[in-house]
Amino acid sequence: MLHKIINLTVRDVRFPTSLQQHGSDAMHSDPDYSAAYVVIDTDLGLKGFGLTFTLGKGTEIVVCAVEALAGLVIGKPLQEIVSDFRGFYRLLTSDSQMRWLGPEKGVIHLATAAVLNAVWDLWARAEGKPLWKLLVDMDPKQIVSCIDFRYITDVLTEEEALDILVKAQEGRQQRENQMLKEGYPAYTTSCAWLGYPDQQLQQLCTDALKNGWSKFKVKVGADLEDDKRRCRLIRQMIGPNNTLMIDANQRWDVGEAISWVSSLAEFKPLWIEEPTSPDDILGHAAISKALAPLGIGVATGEQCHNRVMFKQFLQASALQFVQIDSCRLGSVNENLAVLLMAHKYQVPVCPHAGGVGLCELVQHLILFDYICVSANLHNRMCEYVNHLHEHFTSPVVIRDAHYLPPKDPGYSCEMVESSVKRHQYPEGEVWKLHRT
Ligand SMILES: C[C@H](O)[C@@H](O)[C@@H](O)[C@H](O)C(=O)O
Ligand SMILES: [Mg+2]
Repeated sequence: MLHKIINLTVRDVRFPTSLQQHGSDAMHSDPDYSAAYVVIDTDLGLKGFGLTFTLGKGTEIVVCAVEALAGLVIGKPLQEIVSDFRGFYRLLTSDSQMRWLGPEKGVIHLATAAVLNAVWDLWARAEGKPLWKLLVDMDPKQIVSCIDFRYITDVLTEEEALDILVKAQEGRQQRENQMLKEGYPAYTTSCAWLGYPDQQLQQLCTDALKNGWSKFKVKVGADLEDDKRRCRLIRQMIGPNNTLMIDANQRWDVGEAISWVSSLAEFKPLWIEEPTSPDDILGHAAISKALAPLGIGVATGEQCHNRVMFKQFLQASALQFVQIDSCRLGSVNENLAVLLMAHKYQVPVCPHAGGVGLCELVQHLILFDYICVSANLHNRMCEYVNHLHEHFTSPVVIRDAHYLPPKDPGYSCEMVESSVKRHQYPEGEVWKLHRT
């Protein structure tokens, strides 16, 4: 714990996923999964690795923002940071000049996530534990001391948070054992990206069923007839008892969302994800209300930029599934706040993952949620996408459609150095090839 941070580097790492339409949806037709990848060096040689997820061109802007934050981190002993993590979170998010860029949203908040993810990784490594286990072993008081309660005390006070955590101590060991044995349930988005032709959809779905997957997400929102055909195809293949979810990635206005999703109700989706602007809380509430009689919930969160937004979504009954994101919110600190608020409102958390590295990171948070907060698996599952795991030194392990708890110390953010070099933009080999 005597490690002092002496340097922070950030690199622009991009994968040309758009070439094969991996990751495509109704709003992002050519996503190149990318990361602003951070490495923290300490005086004793231990390193911390962190990232935030972005798409292609956006990465260079996030890299600049990380560089702007670096000065707040370099020179700090790890012990000083973690003994007042709330204070350190505030230092990063409340810098009196840089907060004008957010506050706590957009590019500057993505950068905060990348930096803090690296600090959490460093802490877990210093303790020799995977991050989920570091959190599980923490005293509830220490967990609460990592959270910035500013702006949420009207819904969740520090005392209430502590109370939730203390109550959930009962049965903690059994739940940890259960997770180690069975893993955390997952669903797959890999079968049905918007740009995939029907034949590919069919093949991927056949393979996924064979591999034990029972919950499937389909991209919708560009063309209603296409959506009907694709949903029918998937529903027919998976049968009436498996789970189907649909995701429109913010394509519609409120009224349009209600009528479009009503036309897809016959396929019995569990949820419609991001039906409209991610900022439109009351719009989501109207959609939730209209779709409730059809048995369809509203899910959102991958672009819900901070705990204040989540607070209001919960207050307004505007979502029925909370999709936390390890890189959109201000790292573990802010995610803890959202997990606790979701618990208070008894709304299930189903994390957003995929991208590059998001599965690796968020699995730690949802394991903590089950073991130490929610103690509940009903209607809960973590997203899984089967791309780019080979670029990580501790890739996710999936068995029978469940995430098995990571064993290596840290936050699973470290990338294979040769992959980083090859994919660095613009000088990496992969990008030289694509430009010629
Ligand atoms: C551009 C990305 O692939 C998104 O489509 C993706 O994150 C998606 O919304 C998801 O829920 O996985
Ligand atoms: Mg989505």
